[in-house]
Amino acid sequence: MNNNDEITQPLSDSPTYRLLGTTVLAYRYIIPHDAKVFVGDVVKITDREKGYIFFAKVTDLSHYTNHDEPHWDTSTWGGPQPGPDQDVFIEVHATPLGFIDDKQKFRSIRTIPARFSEVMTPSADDFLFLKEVMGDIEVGEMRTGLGVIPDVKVGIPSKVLSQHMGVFATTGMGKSNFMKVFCISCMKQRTIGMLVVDPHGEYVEGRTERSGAQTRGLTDYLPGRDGLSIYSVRPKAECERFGMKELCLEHDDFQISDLGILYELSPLLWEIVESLDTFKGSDVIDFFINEGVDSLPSVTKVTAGIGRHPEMADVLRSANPGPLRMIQRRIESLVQSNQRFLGRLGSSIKSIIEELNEQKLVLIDIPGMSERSELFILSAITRKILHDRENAVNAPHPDGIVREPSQVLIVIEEAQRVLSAGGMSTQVFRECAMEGRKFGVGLCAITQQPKNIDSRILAQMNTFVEMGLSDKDDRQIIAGSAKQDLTPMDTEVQTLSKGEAVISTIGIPFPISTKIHLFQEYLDQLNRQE
Ligand SMILES: Nc1ncnc2c1ncn2[C@@H]1O[C@H](COP(=O)(O)OP(=O)(O)OP(=O)(O)O)[C@@H](O)[C@H]1O
Repeated sequence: MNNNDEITQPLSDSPTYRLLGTTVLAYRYIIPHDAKVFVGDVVKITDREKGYIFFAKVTDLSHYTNHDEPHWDTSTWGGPQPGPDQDVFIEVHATPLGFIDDKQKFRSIRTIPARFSEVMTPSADDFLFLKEVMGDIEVGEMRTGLGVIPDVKVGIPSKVLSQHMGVFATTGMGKSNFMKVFCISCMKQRTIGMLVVDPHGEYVEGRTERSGAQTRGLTDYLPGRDGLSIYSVRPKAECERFGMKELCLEHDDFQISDLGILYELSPLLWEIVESLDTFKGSDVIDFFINEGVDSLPSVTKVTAGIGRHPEMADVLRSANPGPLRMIQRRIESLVQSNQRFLGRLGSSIKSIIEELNEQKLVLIDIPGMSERSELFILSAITRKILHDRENAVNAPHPDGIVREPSQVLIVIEEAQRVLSAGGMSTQVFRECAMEGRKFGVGLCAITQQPKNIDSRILAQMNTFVEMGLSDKDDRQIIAGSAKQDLTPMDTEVQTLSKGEAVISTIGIPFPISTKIHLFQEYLDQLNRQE
């Protein structure tokens, strides 16, 4: 028998155990075979010798015994059977969250508690330190085991959001609910500008659930209404009802390379698109819609009378008419299908950017419009935001002071559409992922399939919200890309239910298990509070 792993008798009403084998990043201790402990529980470890208090999260449980006989529990005649409360225990594995030093400062884990330090359940006061490390964009409450820790709200720090955020969840696990909670917290805090394009119209006024229940929308958060600006394609009367502005994009907001985001382009078509990428969108549209490919000298076999766009005609002189006609049809279709908001002159993008700089949530409401319209609008606005900020950073600063730009977060739903590996077609979003942080522009990529996101882009993301992914490969990709080690939490991640998440962000020193607020309840609470 090996008697090292004895259970220390409880010192108080809350059972106290003793820390046993540990490394800096992995703790273990033994509890009675019938003690109630759950994966996800947070425990407090008091190292009286150094005067430090450590916090750790239970990551796994296993059966444990002191019996040396290897088959003691399955042998019928081999020897005496142990009584259940004598030598059989539960071994608890835990991962550290951090520690409070002798000056009461919370620190990331760099040392190890003394062997046999006391392990116990923390009291409500012990969790005060957690409040100090949380960020400002509240999204839920901290989970422990089966419940939540009262009064410890989980918030994502807005200051790290220009370093991109990923929201990963299988369908039905609560992405939409999370995003709406995140949105109203952004409206409340006004510490970051946020752009959301909503092709389903559900952010404005909610939606009808499968059960028939009607959910509410962002316009129902009345005290935070100043932090919300909506641009919509809905009829005027409806726009007035919700205080929305009319969405307008002009031909110059279009760039011919947008076609690569909206359609599959063959190499021949790409060649043409690239050759025209420096021309203004209004010229490209005017040429293809009003003059047409047949006006080109190479097509009509004449050399004179090449219309209002001689330079473009010159570039296209040697292009094959077949692919050129294909490009023309694509542009005609783009102009035709987006005529509800796309016109020759008059663009909302300037005021959208101003409102983002005022740290508002800007919602582009395009119910009933296609996925192509959604991506076109998103790419046009993203490109303008990036270029404006790039110009501002590179412009001379008369007083010699370089000011940090305000932060903007651009939300991309089903992000695998534009952030998958390979291809030049989604250049503007890749540029944003790779360079955006220099200009205070972050992406919030939402996807059910993280394995289909380019690994170089995942590596740029510093905030991960993981909400229950059924696919093992997806979970492994996330664990391998997060800046904090999520592998000890794999058991917990596998057992996440609807509305639960593990949030890992460089703004908080450890990954946090979170029960995301239910939007309706959080909305009521904010409306009441304010
Ligand atoms: N934090 C939460 N607390 C309680 N219930 C939740 C929570 N989040 C989501 N749910 C419930 O789960 C259901 C699905 O949520 P939601 O629509 O947000 O999921 P989703 O991942 O966006 O699904 P889909 O991909 O189908 O749009 C909702 O009906 C909601 O009631």
